[in-house]
Amino acid sequence: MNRESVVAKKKFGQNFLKDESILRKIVEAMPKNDNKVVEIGPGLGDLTKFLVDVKSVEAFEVDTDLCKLLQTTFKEEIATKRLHIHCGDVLEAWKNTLIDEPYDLVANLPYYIATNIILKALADPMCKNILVMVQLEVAEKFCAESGEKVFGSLGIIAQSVGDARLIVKVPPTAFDPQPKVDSAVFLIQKSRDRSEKEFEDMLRVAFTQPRKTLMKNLSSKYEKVTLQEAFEKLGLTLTIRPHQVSTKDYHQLYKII
Ligand SMILES: C[S@@+](CC[C@H](N)C(=O)[O-])C[C@H]1O[C@@H](n2cnc3c(N)ncnc32)[C@H](O)[C@@H]1O
Repeated sequence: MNRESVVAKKKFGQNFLKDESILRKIVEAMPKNDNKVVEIGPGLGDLTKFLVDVKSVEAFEVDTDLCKLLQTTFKEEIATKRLHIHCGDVLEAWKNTLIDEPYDLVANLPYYIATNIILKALADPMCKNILVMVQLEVAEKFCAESGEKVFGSLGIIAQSVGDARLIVKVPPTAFDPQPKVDSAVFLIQKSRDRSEKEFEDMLRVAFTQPRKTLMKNLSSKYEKVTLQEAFEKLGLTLTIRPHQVSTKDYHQLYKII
């Protein structure tokens, strides 16, 4: 098989990034450090080519046809241990950590499991930074600030571990085949561990009905009197909506209730 004869497989979320200027922007946005790079879904290897130029790379690809193609394309890099290809489902390979040394995740992710992968990377103590392409709507949720309509659990979880920022928006024309949605590259620089499970459980309750008041959502699980005291202490009004509360106040609220 050669790359010209590859037919993209929808079930694996294969949209190959063709626009070289975007590939370069991804590489330019990589944090400068000595960490390894993990690439999930190298596909035809177009991003991988840029990555192996600057770092050694551990790549995880589920599609066995593409694994064979990559093994031929990157024969030299594999022989010199610049690149290691793990053939199989990355979610099955992922235990507590994905690899046993500090790494940055740099990838054009398969969109059907992108949020799941990012949440796993946020929880992985070996993962230090996350620079990924996902669908625009997902990127905006991770990078949202308190007060914005799309601010929710994902934005709070991201802000709790570090800084999240949008790098570049990418139109469907940058890919082959073209996805139906706009995409974006964003970066999360981690400086803290992911929050406790119970904190994230509280967020789920807080955003059950995002347009209702925070008080109404939280009172489905927590004591109303405790909530009223906590709101008063933090200066939160009883009519405040879940997206209007800051990440810092969510952490304070969690401590109190
Ligand atoms: C959006 S494509 C990106 C391909 C390439 N990196 C690029 O930028 O052109 C997503 C890639 O992830 C791979 N993939 C999908 N599900 C996967 C999984 N569970 N584990 C590992 N790789 C997966 C697909 O086969 C595909 O190569």
